[in-house]
Amino acid sequence: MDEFSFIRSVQPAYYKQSSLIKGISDDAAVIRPSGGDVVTAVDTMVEDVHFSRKTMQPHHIGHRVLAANLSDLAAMGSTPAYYMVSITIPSDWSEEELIELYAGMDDLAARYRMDLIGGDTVSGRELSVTVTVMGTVAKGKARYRSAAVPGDVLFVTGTLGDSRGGLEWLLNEKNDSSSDQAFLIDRHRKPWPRVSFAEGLSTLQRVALNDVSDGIANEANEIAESSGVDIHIAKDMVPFSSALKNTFPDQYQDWMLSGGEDFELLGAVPLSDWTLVQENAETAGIKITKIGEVDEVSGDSPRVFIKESDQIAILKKSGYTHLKGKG
Ligand SMILES: Nc1ncnc2c1ncn2[C@@H]1O[C@H](COP(=O)(O)OP(=O)(O)O)[C@@H](O)[C@H]1O
Ligand SMILES: Cc1ncc(C[n+]2csc(CCOP(=O)(O)OP(=O)(O)O)c2C)c(N)n1
Ligand SMILES: [Mg+2]
Ligand SMILES: [Mg+2]
Ligand SMILES: [Mg+2]
Repeated sequence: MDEFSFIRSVQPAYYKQSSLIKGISDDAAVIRPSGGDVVTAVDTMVEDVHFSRKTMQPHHIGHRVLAANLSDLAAMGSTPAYYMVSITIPSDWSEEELIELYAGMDDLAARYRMDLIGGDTVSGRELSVTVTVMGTVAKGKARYRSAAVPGDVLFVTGTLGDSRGGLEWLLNEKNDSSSDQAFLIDRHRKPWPRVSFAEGLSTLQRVALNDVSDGIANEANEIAESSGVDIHIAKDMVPFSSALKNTFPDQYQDWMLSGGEDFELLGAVPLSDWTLVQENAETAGIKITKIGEVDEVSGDSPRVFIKESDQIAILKKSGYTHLKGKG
Protein backbone atom coordinates (compact mmCIF):
# COMPACT_ATOMS: atom_id res chain seq x y z
CA MET A 1 0.00 0.00 0.00
CA ASP A 2 1.49 3.39 -0.97
CA GLU A 3 0.87 6.80 0.59
CA PHE A 4 -2.04 7.57 -1.72
CA SER A 5 -3.94 4.35 -1.26
CA PHE A 6 -3.36 4.66 2.50
CA ILE A 7 -4.94 8.12 2.49
CA ARG A 8 -7.85 6.78 0.45
CA SER A 9 -8.32 3.98 2.97
CA VAL A 10 -8.70 6.38 5.91
CA GLN A 11 -10.87 8.92 4.09
CA PRO A 12 -14.38 9.01 5.57
CA ALA A 13 -17.22 7.95 3.26
CA TYR A 14 -19.26 10.94 4.43
CA TYR A 15 -18.99 13.83 6.92
CA LYS A 16 -21.31 14.51 9.83
CA GLN A 17 -20.55 18.10 10.78
CA SER A 18 -22.66 20.67 8.97
CA SER A 19 -20.01 23.42 9.17
CA LEU A 20 -17.62 21.45 6.93
CA ILE A 21 -17.21 22.87 3.44
CA LYS A 22 -14.20 20.83 2.24
CA GLY A 23 -12.81 17.69 3.89
CA ILE A 24 -9.99 15.35 2.77
CA SER A 25 -9.12 15.77 -0.96
CA ASP A 26 -7.61 19.21 -1.46
CA ASP A 27 -4.61 21.16 -0.13
CA ALA A 28 -6.47 21.98 3.08
CA ALA A 29 -9.86 21.60 4.71
CA VAL A 30 -12.40 24.42 4.87
CA ILE A 31 -14.82 25.05 7.74
CA ARG A 32 -17.52 27.69 7.98
CA PRO A 33 -18.29 28.20 11.68
CA SER A 34 -21.82 29.36 12.41
CA GLY A 35 -21.23 31.71 15.33
CA GLY A 36 -19.58 30.89 18.63
CA ASP A 37 -15.88 30.40 19.32
CA VAL A 38 -13.63 27.75 17.77
CA VAL A 39 -11.30 25.86 20.17
CA THR A 40 -8.28 23.96 18.88
CA ALA A 41 -5.52 21.85 20.44
CA VAL A 42 -2.77 19.48 19.30
CA ASP A 43 -1.02 16.60 21.06
CA THR A 44 1.57 14.08 19.90
CA MET A 45 2.27 10.50 20.92
CA VAL A 46 5.72 9.11 20.16
CA GLU A 47 6.95 5.52 20.39
CA ASP A 48 9.09 4.92 23.49
CA VAL A 49 7.97 8.22 25.04
CA HIS A 50 4.19 7.88 25.30
CA PHE A 51 3.92 4.19 24.59
CA SER A 52 5.98 1.15 23.66
CA ARG A 53 5.12 -1.98 21.71
CA LYS A 54 4.90 -3.60 25.14
CA THR A 55 2.39 -1.17 26.63
CA MET A 56 0.01 -0.54 23.76
CA GLN A 57 -1.50 -2.20 20.73
CA PRO A 58 -2.29 -0.09 17.66
CA HIS A 59 -5.96 0.36 18.61
CA HIS A 60 -4.95 1.71 22.05
CA ILE A 61 -2.49 4.17 20.50
CA GLY A 62 -5.23 5.56 18.27
CA HIS A 63 -7.72 5.77 21.10
CA ARG A 64 -5.35 7.44 23.49
CA VAL A 65 -3.88 10.07 21.19
CA LEU A 66 -7.37 11.29 20.31
CA ALA A 67 -8.49 10.96 23.96
CA ALA A 68 -5.58 13.18 25.09
CA ASN A 69 -6.71 15.83 22.62
CA LEU A 70 -10.38 15.52 23.58
CA SER A 71 -9.33 15.90 27.19
CA ASP A 72 -7.87 19.31 26.29
CA LEU A 73 -11.12 20.27 24.53
CA ALA A 74 -13.06 19.14 27.62
CA ALA A 75 -10.81 21.28 29.79
CA MET A 76 -11.91 24.25 27.68
CA GLY A 77 -15.60 23.35 27.94
CA SER A 78 -15.70 22.75 24.21
CA THR A 79 -17.79 20.38 22.08
CA PRO A 80 -15.57 18.32 19.71
CA ALA A 81 -16.17 18.61 15.97
CA TYR A 82 -13.08 17.85 13.84
CA TYR A 83 -9.69 16.16 13.97
CA MET A 84 -6.61 15.96 11.76
CA VAL A 85 -3.90 13.30 11.97
CA SER A 86 -0.23 13.63 11.11
CA ILE A 87 1.51 10.27 11.23
CA THR A 88 5.13 9.12 10.86
CA ILE A 89 5.18 5.42 9.98
CA PRO A 90 8.17 3.07 10.42
CA SER A 91 8.69 0.43 7.72
CA ASP A 92 7.89 -2.48 10.06
CA TRP A 93 4.29 -1.34 10.62
CA SER A 94 1.81 -3.43 8.64
CA GLU A 95 -1.26 -2.20 6.84
CA GLU A 96 -3.46 -4.08 9.36
CA GLU A 97 -1.77 -2.34 12.30
CA LEU A 98 -2.30 1.08 10.74
CA ILE A 99 -5.95 0.32 10.08
CA GLU A 100 -6.32 -0.73 13.73
CA LEU A 101 -4.68 2.49 14.91
CA TYR A 102 -7.11 4.55 12.84
CA ALA A 103 -10.01 2.41 14.11
CA GLY A 104 -8.96 3.35 17.67
CA MET A 105 -9.41 7.01 16.75
CA ASP A 106 -12.49 6.46 14.65
CA ASP A 107 -14.38 4.54 17.36
CA LEU A 108 -13.82 7.33 19.87
CA ALA A 109 -14.51 10.08 17.32
CA ALA A 110 -17.85 8.47 16.41
CA ARG A 111 -19.12 9.03 19.97
CA TYR A 112 -18.84 12.76 19.41
CA ARG A 113 -19.82 12.80 15.72
CA MET A 114 -16.34 14.10 14.94
CA ASP A 115 -15.05 14.18 11.36
CA LEU A 116 -11.51 13.36 10.24
CA ILE A 117 -10.82 16.24 7.83
CA GLY A 118 -7.15 15.97 6.98
CA GLY A 119 -3.63 15.04 7.97
CA ASP A 120 -0.21 14.12 6.71
CA THR A 121 1.57 10.80 6.07
CA VAL A 122 5.34 10.33 6.12
CA SER A 123 7.71 7.44 6.71
CA GLY A 124 10.28 7.58 9.50
CA ARG A 125 12.13 5.66 12.17
CA GLU A 126 9.64 5.63 15.07
CA LEU A 127 5.89 5.76 15.09
CA SER A 128 4.70 9.25 15.93
CA VAL A 129 1.07 10.35 15.79
CA THR A 130 0.04 13.99 16.08
CA VAL A 131 -3.64 14.79 16.33
CA THR A 132 -5.14 18.25 16.03
CA VAL A 133 -8.69 18.71 17.25
CA MET A 134 -11.19 21.47 16.75
CA GLY A 135 -14.31 22.10 18.75
CA THR A 136 -16.84 24.80 19.41
CA VAL A 137 -18.00 26.69 22.47
CA ALA A 138 -20.59 29.44 22.93
CA LYS A 139 -19.08 32.90 22.49
CA GLY A 140 -16.99 33.85 25.54
CA LYS A 141 -17.74 30.54 27.32
CA ALA A 142 -14.34 28.81 26.99
CA ARG A 143 -13.09 27.69 30.42
CA TYR A 144 -9.69 29.00 31.46
CA ARG A 145 -7.10 27.96 34.02
CA SER A 146 -6.96 31.60 35.00
CA ALA A 147 -10.55 31.67 36.30
CA ALA A 148 -10.00 30.40 39.88
CA VAL A 149 -10.88 32.85 42.67
CA PRO A 150 -10.18 32.71 46.46
CA GLY A 151 -13.00 30.86 48.22
CA ASP A 152 -13.59 28.41 45.32
CA VAL A 153 -13.97 24.68 45.82
CA LEU A 154 -11.17 22.67 44.17
CA PHE A 155 -12.43 19.42 42.66
CA VAL A 156 -11.22 16.54 40.54
CA THR A 157 -13.12 13.96 38.47
CA GLY A 158 -12.53 10.20 38.64
CA THR A 159 -9.60 8.65 40.46
CA LEU A 160 -5.93 9.59 40.08
CA GLY A 161 -2.79 7.53 39.56
CA ASP A 162 -4.48 4.57 37.84
CA SER A 163 -2.80 5.20 34.49
CA ARG A 164 0.63 5.19 36.11
CA GLY A 165 -0.25 1.96 37.90
CA GLY A 166 -1.30 0.36 34.60
CA LEU A 167 1.89 1.55 32.92
CA GLU A 168 4.04 0.14 35.71
CA TRP A 169 2.26 -3.19 35.55
CA LEU A 170 2.64 -3.41 31.76
CA LEU A 171 6.33 -2.43 31.79
CA ASN A 172 7.15 -5.05 34.38
CA GLU A 173 5.27 -7.71 32.43
CA LYS A 174 3.82 -9.67 35.29
CA ASN A 175 1.72 -12.67 34.35
CA ASP A 176 -0.47 -13.07 37.41
CA SER A 177 -2.90 -10.28 36.52
CA SER A 178 -6.15 -10.02 38.48
CA SER A 179 -9.19 -7.81 37.88
CA ASP A 180 -7.43 -4.98 39.75
CA GLN A 181 -4.56 -5.00 37.29
CA ALA A 182 -6.91 -5.35 34.32
CA PHE A 183 -8.66 -2.19 35.55
CA LEU A 184 -5.37 -0.26 35.84
CA ILE A 185 -4.21 -1.40 32.40
CA ASP A 186 -7.51 -0.32 30.89
CA ARG A 187 -7.24 3.09 32.56
CA HIS A 188 -3.78 3.46 31.01
CA ARG A 189 -4.65 2.27 27.53
CA LYS A 190 -8.15 3.65 27.15
CA PRO A 191 -8.76 6.86 29.08
CA TRP A 192 -12.22 8.42 28.60
CA PRO A 193 -12.06 12.19 28.29
CA ARG A 194 -14.60 14.06 30.45
CA VAL A 195 -16.25 15.83 27.54
CA SER A 196 -19.94 15.56 28.47
CA PHE A 197 -19.26 16.49 32.10
CA ALA A 198 -17.48 19.69 30.97
CA GLU A 199 -20.20 20.51 28.42
CA GLY A 200 -22.76 20.13 31.20
CA LEU A 201 -21.12 22.98 33.10
CA SER A 202 -22.05 25.45 30.34
CA THR A 203 -24.69 27.16 32.50
CA LEU A 204 -22.10 28.16 35.12
CA GLN A 205 -20.93 31.75 35.08
CA ARG A 206 -17.41 30.75 36.02
CA VAL A 207 -15.36 27.56 36.32
CA ALA A 208 -11.61 27.04 35.98
CA LEU A 209 -10.63 23.75 34.34
CA ASN A 210 -7.37 21.99 33.53
CA ASP A 211 -7.02 18.39 32.41
CA VAL A 212 -4.71 15.99 34.22
CA SER A 213 -2.09 14.89 31.69
CA ASP A 214 1.06 15.39 33.75
CA GLY A 215 -0.28 14.89 37.31
CA ILE A 216 -2.17 17.27 39.64
CA ALA A 217 1.10 18.42 41.23
CA ASN A 218 1.71 20.11 37.86
CA GLU A 219 -1.85 21.01 36.95
CA ALA A 220 -2.77 22.55 40.33
CA ASN A 221 0.33 24.74 40.05
CA GLU A 222 -0.75 25.78 36.55
CA ILE A 223 -4.14 26.90 37.87
CA ALA A 224 -2.50 28.68 40.84
CA GLU A 225 -0.02 30.53 38.62
CA SER A 226 -2.42 31.54 35.91
CA SER A 227 -5.18 32.57 38.35
CA GLY A 228 -2.78 34.31 40.78
CA VAL A 229 -4.06 32.34 43.79
CA ASP A 230 -2.87 29.84 46.39
CA ILE A 231 -4.37 26.36 46.35
CA HIS A 232 -4.80 24.11 49.39
CA ILE A 233 -5.19 20.38 48.82
CA ALA A 234 -6.12 17.88 51.53
CA LYS A 235 -4.13 14.75 50.72
CA ASP A 236 -6.60 12.42 52.41
CA MET A 237 -9.37 13.72 50.12
CA VAL A 238 -7.55 12.99 46.84
CA PRO A 239 -9.43 10.09 45.18
CA PHE A 240 -7.68 6.84 44.28
CA SER A 241 -9.03 3.46 43.24
CA SER A 242 -8.88 0.42 45.48
CA ALA A 243 -7.22 -1.36 42.52
CA LEU A 244 -4.31 1.07 42.67
CA LYS A 245 -3.91 0.90 46.43
CA ASN A 246 -4.14 -2.90 46.45
CA THR A 247 -1.60 -3.31 43.66
CA PHE A 248 0.88 -0.61 44.63
CA PRO A 249 0.47 0.08 48.37
CA ASP A 250 3.85 1.83 48.61
CA GLN A 251 3.54 4.05 45.54
CA TYR A 252 -0.12 4.94 45.12
CA GLN A 253 0.06 8.17 47.13
CA ASP A 254 2.88 9.58 45.00
CA TRP A 255 1.25 8.48 41.77
CA MET A 256 -2.12 10.08 42.52
CA LEU A 257 -0.27 13.40 42.73
CA SER A 258 2.27 13.06 39.92
CA GLY A 259 1.50 9.92 37.91
CA GLY A 260 -0.07 11.72 34.96
CA GLU A 261 -2.07 10.55 31.92
CA ASP A 262 -5.29 10.10 33.89
CA PHE A 263 -7.04 12.66 31.65
CA GLU A 264 -9.38 13.62 34.47
CA LEU A 265 -10.38 17.25 35.06
CA LEU A 266 -9.13 19.44 37.89
CA GLY A 267 -11.34 22.46 38.46
CA ALA A 268 -12.35 25.33 40.70
CA VAL A 269 -15.89 26.71 41.14
CA PRO A 270 -17.62 29.08 43.52
CA LEU A 271 -18.95 27.26 46.60
CA SER A 272 -22.49 28.30 45.57
CA ASP A 273 -22.18 26.23 42.36
CA TRP A 274 -20.64 23.12 43.93
CA THR A 275 -23.97 21.26 44.28
CA LEU A 276 -24.73 21.89 40.61
CA VAL A 277 -21.31 20.56 39.62
CA GLN A 278 -21.89 17.42 41.69
CA GLU A 279 -25.33 16.87 40.10
CA ASN A 280 -23.77 17.31 36.67
CA ALA A 281 -21.13 14.67 37.45
CA GLU A 282 -23.88 12.29 38.48
CA THR A 283 -25.71 12.91 35.19
CA ALA A 284 -22.47 12.29 33.28
CA GLY A 285 -21.98 9.09 35.29
CA ILE A 286 -18.61 10.07 36.74
CA LYS A 287 -17.13 10.38 40.19
CA ILE A 288 -16.28 13.85 41.47
CA THR A 289 -14.46 14.81 44.66
CA LYS A 290 -13.76 18.04 46.48
CA ILE A 291 -10.04 17.92 47.26
CA GLY A 292 -9.38 21.40 48.60
CA GLU A 293 -9.93 25.10 48.17
CA VAL A 294 -8.59 28.22 46.57
CA ASP A 295 -7.16 31.01 48.70
CA GLU A 296 -5.47 34.37 48.37
CA VAL A 297 -1.73 34.40 47.67
CA SER A 298 0.00 34.36 51.06
CA GLY A 299 3.64 34.67 49.91
CA ASP A 300 5.52 36.39 47.11
CA SER A 301 3.98 34.23 44.42
CA PRO A 302 1.16 31.67 43.97
CA ARG A 303 1.73 28.29 45.61
CA VAL A 304 0.03 24.94 46.09
CA PHE A 305 -0.06 23.53 49.62
CA ILE A 306 -0.82 19.97 50.56
CA LYS A 307 -2.02 19.00 54.00
CA GLU A 308 -1.45 15.54 55.45
CA SER A 309 -2.49 14.86 59.05
CA ASP A 310 -1.93 18.46 60.21
CA GLN A 311 1.39 18.76 58.37
CA ILE A 312 1.31 21.33 55.59
CA ALA A 313 3.89 21.15 52.78
CA ILE A 314 4.36 22.97 49.49
CA LEU A 315 3.34 20.80 46.54
CA LYS A 316 5.89 21.51 43.84
CA LYS A 317 5.49 20.69 40.18
CA SER A 318 6.54 17.06 40.16
CA GLY A 319 4.66 15.50 37.29
CA TYR A 320 5.92 14.51 33.88
CA THR A 321 8.12 17.07 32.08
CA HIS A 322 9.67 16.79 28.62
CA LEU A 323 13.08 18.36 27.74
CA LYS A 324 14.42 17.85 31.26
CA GLY A 325 17.99 19.12 31.55
CA LYS A 326 17.79 21.30 28.42
CA GLY A 327 18.54 24.43 30.51
N1 LIG B 1 6.05 23.50 20.35
C1 LIG B 1 5.07 24.35 20.65
N2 LIG B 1 4.86 25.43 19.88
C2 LIG B 1 3.86 26.29 20.17
N3 LIG B 1 3.03 26.17 21.22
C3 LIG B 1 3.21 25.11 22.04
C4 LIG B 1 4.23 24.15 21.80
N4 LIG B 1 4.16 23.22 22.77
C5 LIG B 1 3.14 23.58 23.58
N5 LIG B 1 2.55 24.71 23.15
C6 LIG B 1 1.43 25.43 23.79
O1 LIG B 1 1.73 25.61 25.17
C7 LIG B 1 0.55 25.45 25.99
C8 LIG B 1 0.77 24.34 27.03
O2 LIG B 1 1.03 23.11 26.35
P1 LIG B 1 0.95 21.70 27.08
O3 LIG B 1 1.65 21.77 28.39
O4 LIG B 1 1.35 20.64 26.12
O5 LIG B 1 -0.61 21.61 27.35
P2 LIG B 1 -1.40 20.30 27.70
O6 LIG B 1 -0.69 19.69 28.88
O7 LIG B 1 -2.76 20.83 28.06
O8 LIG B 1 -1.38 19.44 26.47
C9 LIG B 1 -0.59 25.20 25.01
O9 LIG B 1 -1.19 26.44 24.70
C10 LIG B 1 0.13 24.64 23.78
O10 LIG B 1 -0.62 24.86 22.60
C1 LIG C 1 6.46 3.67 27.47
C2 LIG C 1 5.98 4.81 28.31
N1 LIG C 1 6.84 5.43 29.15
C3 LIG C 1 6.42 6.48 29.91
C4 LIG C 1 5.12 6.91 29.88
C5 LIG C 1 4.67 8.03 30.80
N2 LIG C 1 4.43 9.32 30.17
C6 LIG C 1 4.82 9.60 28.92
S1 LIG C 1 4.32 11.17 28.45
C7 LIG C 1 3.60 11.48 29.95
C8 LIG C 1 2.94 12.81 30.28
C9 LIG C 1 1.86 13.23 29.33
O1 LIG C 1 2.32 13.47 28.02
P1 LIG C 1 2.51 14.93 27.43
O2 LIG C 1 3.16 14.80 26.08
O3 LIG C 1 3.20 15.81 28.41
O4 LIG C 1 1.01 15.33 27.26
P2 LIG C 1 0.35 16.80 27.40
O5 LIG C 1 0.71 17.30 28.76
O6 LIG C 1 0.93 17.64 26.31
O7 LIG C 1 -1.11 16.53 27.21
C10 LIG C 1 3.76 10.37 30.80
C11 LIG C 1 3.26 10.30 32.20
C12 LIG C 1 4.27 6.22 28.99
N3 LIG C 1 2.96 6.56 28.86
N4 LIG C 1 4.70 5.18 28.24
MG1 LIG D 1 0.12 19.16 25.04
MG1 LIG E 1 -4.18 19.98 28.97
MG1 LIG F 1 2.60 17.54 29.28
